[in-house]
Amino acid sequence: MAALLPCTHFSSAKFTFLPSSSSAITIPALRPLRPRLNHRRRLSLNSIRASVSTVDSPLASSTDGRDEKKKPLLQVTDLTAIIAESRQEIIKGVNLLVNEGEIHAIMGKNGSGKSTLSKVLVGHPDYEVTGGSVIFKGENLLEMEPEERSLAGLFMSFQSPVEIPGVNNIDFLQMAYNARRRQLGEPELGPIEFYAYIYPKLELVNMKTDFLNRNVNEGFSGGEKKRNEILQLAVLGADLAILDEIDSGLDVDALRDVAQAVNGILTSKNSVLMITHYRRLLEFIKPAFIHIMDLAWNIMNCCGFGMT
Ligand SMILES: Nc1ncnc2c1ncn2[C@@H]1O[C@H](COP(=O)(O)OP(=O)(O)OP(=O)(O)O)[C@@H](O)[C@H]1O
Repeated sequence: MAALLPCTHFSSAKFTFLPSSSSAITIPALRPLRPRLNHRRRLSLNSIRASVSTVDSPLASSTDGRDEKKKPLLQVTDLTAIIAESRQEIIKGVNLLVNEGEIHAIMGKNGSGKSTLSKVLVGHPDYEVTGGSVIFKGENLLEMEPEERSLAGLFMSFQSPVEIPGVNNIDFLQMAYNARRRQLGEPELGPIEFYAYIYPKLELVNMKTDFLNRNVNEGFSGGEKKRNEILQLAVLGADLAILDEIDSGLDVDALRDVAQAVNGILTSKNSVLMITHYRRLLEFIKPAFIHIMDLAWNIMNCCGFGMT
């Protein structure tokens, strides 16, 4: 993992480690830090394990470099989960805290469990949570149905966005947006009002209006699908947006558009958890915290460091 994260563009960094259970993690040589990791033994095959401890940094504080005034948005504690069909343990002991207004990134090798963690958070039926807790905006997320999680303000952009044949993109967006408005006790928007609402969002992601009249993602190129995902995010809004490899398949202009759209919807209240393999994305959307999912000896570990 050494030099994996040369985040030189992050100035005045305060570091917080969410270290792995086992593997040695090295942070950029630029930073005069002496990690004091809380190493743990590996437990079982194909499990994700995480623990939290702080790095002995000149800048680190007792709050791991976090702003104490920020409210917790998502608090994952010792989360464990299995694959529903095979009963195989797939997530074991993940801890993660995302406060309001923070951008977090999760990086790590292929197959280390990044997407699985995010799917578990949105309530994907392929997985069953077996332990731990997830508190989202003060509520028990694990007790909510997937639709309730979405209506509560959790958004996920999938690595491979699904096509919905026969469902027109604008109808789909209007339906989803109005469902959110109903949840918030706000009046629904009719077609004309909705068009006026969505038009600037199209400009934000640099998408042509033609895409509104096509079926959701059907026949879209990889990059167009990603833009469409971010259009959904811009339309629906979210307290926490989980973006799974939104940079994959994007050329540099598309990446800039998508990143600009994500940055455009950020406020001091909402947060982003983005999964990526590439530093390029982090140059456009600058995270305060980077976590590493680490796969070693068939064990998946989660760790990370933070910067504010
Ligand atoms: N429903 C499932 N059935 C069987 N295996 C699964 C299932 N879901 C996840 N896995 C396995 O769990 C591991 C972690 O997968 P996951 O997609 O979370 O990795 P990732 O870190 O997101 O990888 P990548 O960077 O390649 O996208 C993989 O080996 C994957 O095959």
